[in-house]
Amino acid sequence: MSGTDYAKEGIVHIENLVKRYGSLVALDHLNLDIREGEIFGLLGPNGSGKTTAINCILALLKYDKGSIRIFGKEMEPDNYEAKRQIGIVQQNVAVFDEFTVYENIDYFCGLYINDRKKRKQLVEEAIAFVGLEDYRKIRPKKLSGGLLRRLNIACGIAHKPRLIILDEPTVAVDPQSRNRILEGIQQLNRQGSTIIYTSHYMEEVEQICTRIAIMDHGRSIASGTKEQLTGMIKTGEKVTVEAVVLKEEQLVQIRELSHVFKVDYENDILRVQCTEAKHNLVRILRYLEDQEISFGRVYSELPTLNDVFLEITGKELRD
Ligand SMILES: Nc1ncnc2c1ncn2[C@@H]1O[C@H](COP(=O)(O)OP(=O)(O)OP(=O)(O)O)[C@@H](O)[C@H]1O
Repeated sequence: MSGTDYAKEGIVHIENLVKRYGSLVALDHLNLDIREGEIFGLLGPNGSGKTTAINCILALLKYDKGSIRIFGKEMEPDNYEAKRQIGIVQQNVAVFDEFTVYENIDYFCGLYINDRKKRKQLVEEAIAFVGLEDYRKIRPKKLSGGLLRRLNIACGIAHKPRLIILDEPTVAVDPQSRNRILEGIQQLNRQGSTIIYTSHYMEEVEQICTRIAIMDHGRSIASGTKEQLTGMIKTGEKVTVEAVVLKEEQLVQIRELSHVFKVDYENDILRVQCTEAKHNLVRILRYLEDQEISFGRVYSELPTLNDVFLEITGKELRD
């Protein structure tokens, strides 16, 4: 095989990528390695550099330093061989107003597939895939926001590319279209496409991505599976006890219980963060019962990617 052996290094390999817009450093020595067959999530707040990274991967933007290899070869603006194997669904819907749903998908598919018979089949498959069967002859202006996003996706994936990049495809989308889009992405992946999925919605990334890089200020601050990422932080479990009235000395005693490392108490709600250990909930409830303290609803949550972001950066992932 020519070029680098991407079986070892991943089909998208980014090393020390730096991109500046004037004095603003949008990508700050970004490193990523995306393997064939993954649904790879780029999770980060607005402005963390996700779109810039995507545009660099596609050679739509020049960068200042570093390297990007796709399918084992350096990515250049004229690397058409690589570009033919990539499908992109941009953040902003980019379709032709004067074309119908069918004509739009056919146009974008036609950029890659010349054979008319094959293209017809692919367009039909894409229409069925995003559930736009009833809208074939409709122009984009008449579609709701969610349906328009589905059309945007169909245009990007109809040619069944090996690598599909979706940049925040569910922003401002109703729940029904959102679920349809997320299921569709998993189906594309099962059919053999590698997926890069950018989002600032933690829940979506947790739901569909097999591996995740968390981005902040143009860097990947942590990467791995959800389990690996949540395993990196101190928080193992968060226990919440509602409608509980506590005295200061009781809070001190709860703080001293084993495996407890953070206690918040506000508006009669007790929140206890524990390190990874068994029986945290039982330990806390036993304490309350021993002290004859009454309480309302009790629940425990496992750490989320927001907890990972919070613990590493000191701020919430959500805006
Ligand atoms: N063309 C540009 N000129 C100047 N600054 C830019 C340009 N494009 C992006 N930026 C800045 O670069 C940083 C990274 O932006 P980018 O759009 O890549 O982030 P993002 O994570 O994709 O966020 P969003 O979800 O809001 O698109 C931000 O501070 C943004 O304001």
